[in-house]
Parts: sequence; C-alpha cells; structure tokens
Amino acid sequence: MTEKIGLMGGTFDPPHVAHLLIAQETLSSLGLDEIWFIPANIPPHKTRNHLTTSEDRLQMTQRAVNSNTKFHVCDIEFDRSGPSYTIDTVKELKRRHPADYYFIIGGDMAEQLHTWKDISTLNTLVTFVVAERPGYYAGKCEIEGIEHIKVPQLDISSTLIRERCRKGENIRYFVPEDVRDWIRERELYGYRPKNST
Ligand SMILES: Nc1ncnc2c1ncn2[C@@H]1O[C@H](COP(=O)(O)OP(=O)(O)OP(=O)(O)O)[C@@H](O)[C@H]1O
Ligand SMILES: O=C(O)c1ccc[n+]([C@@H]2O[C@H](COP(=O)([O-])O)[C@@H](O)[C@H]2O)c1
Repeated sequence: MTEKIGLMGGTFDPPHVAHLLIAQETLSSLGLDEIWFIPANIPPHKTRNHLTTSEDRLQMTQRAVNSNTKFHVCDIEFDRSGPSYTIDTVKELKRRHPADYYFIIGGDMAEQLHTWKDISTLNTLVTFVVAERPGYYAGKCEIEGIEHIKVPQLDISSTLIRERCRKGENIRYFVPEDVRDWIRERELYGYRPKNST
C-alpha cells in the first residue's frame, strides 16, 4: 500500500507545542504513517531580518520530535540555496520517495496559500491539511480540495516564545523540555530565565 506521509514545514524558530499538536492530530485523524518536519532554510515569505541559524533550528526541531517514533526531521531544504519553496521540496521528495503526501499548515498560511509558488501544480502533488489558528480563518482559503482537521486552538507562536525569552519569562510547556534546554544552553533569543523554573 502507498505510504501516507504528513509534511510539517516551518521556520521553527523555535518549534513549539502547537506545531506538535497539529502534526499529531493530523497523523491520527487522517491515519498517516509518519510526519516529517521540514525546517525551512530560507522561509519564502518571512520578512524578519535575523533568523536563528539553520543549525540551531534543525537541532531544536530534532529535539522537539525525538520522543515520537512517528515523527522525523527532514533536512532536505538545507541542500538548496535561495528561498525554500515548497514546490521544489515536494518535487524532490516525490522523486526520492514516492508516497501520498499531506502538507500541514495553520490558518494563517491557509489565508495566503494562493500566493505560494506554483500553487496550482503543488495542489496536485500534495493534499493540504489546515488547522485553524486563533486570529485567522482558514475558510478564506481559495484553494480547492483542502482537508480541515479539528484541533483545539492554541494561541502560541514562535514570536510569543521569542518575546517571553527576551523578557526572561518562563517558556516551560510552551516548548518541549529538550528544546527549552537547548535555548537555555545557547542563550537563544536572549533567554536568561529570572527563576530556575
Ligand atoms: N498555534 C498554531 N496553530 C496552528 N498552526 C500553527 C500554530 N503555530 C504555527 N502554526 C503553523 O505551523 C507552520 C510553521 O509555523 P512557523 O514555524 O512559522 O511558526 P510560527 O509560530 O507561525 O512562527 P512566527 O511566530 O515566528 O511567525 C505554519 O503552517 C503555521 O501556520
Ligand atoms: O512555496 C512557497 O511559496 C511558500 C510560501 C510561504 C510558506 N511556505 C512554506 O510554508 C511552511 C510554513 O512557513 P512559515 O513561514 O510559517 O515557516 C514552510 O515550509 C514554508 O517553506 C512556502
């Protein structure tokens, strides 16, 4: 039988619990075999100047998924220079590893999906799966054939976590413990917690 693989693309600066939750719920509700987390080398639509290094984001993503045997990290986008367009990633994945692919996105991404590179072709190569996200409405998405999954909405973002780190606020349970350890060890986002919790 053809494998069913979920792709969870992201900047993961840092990866957080909402990423893990929507991936897990997609896996269970669509009966997928695995989820591959794909950190973007150069996220096509992010305008922020200073991303954390690819090595740190890759390491944190690895740590985020390591307790789940069905979650894996795929570093395919680090092999290419220039913006990490999903169409290029998916074409390469299909060449290397034929399977049915499901690309997971949040409601914010769904709203702008029509602007993605070669979206009409990409939409024939993967099934998009959308998880609602507070403040966005995936129903606005104009692309056809999208699956919607029901997941409790979490108003958590990497931006919020970076802000909390900068302010010395606690990020426990916003990210997996192994990710928090890495952020603390490397003092990413200026993280110096005010207390040991
Ligand atoms: N809380 C959330 N609920 C639903 N989807 C989410 C949530 N957070 C992130 N996503 C989705 O996960 C994918 C990767 O997101 P990304 O790595 O950019 O995290 P982010 O929290 O949106 O980051 P930032 O705050 O830096 O923009 C995107 O498809 C995004 O829509
Ligand atoms: O291919 C595109 O045109 C495109 C435009 C915007 C985002 N994406 C992908 O969507 C995923 C989530 O993006 P981001 O910016 O929220 O990390 C990530 O895998 C990006 O490469 C892809």
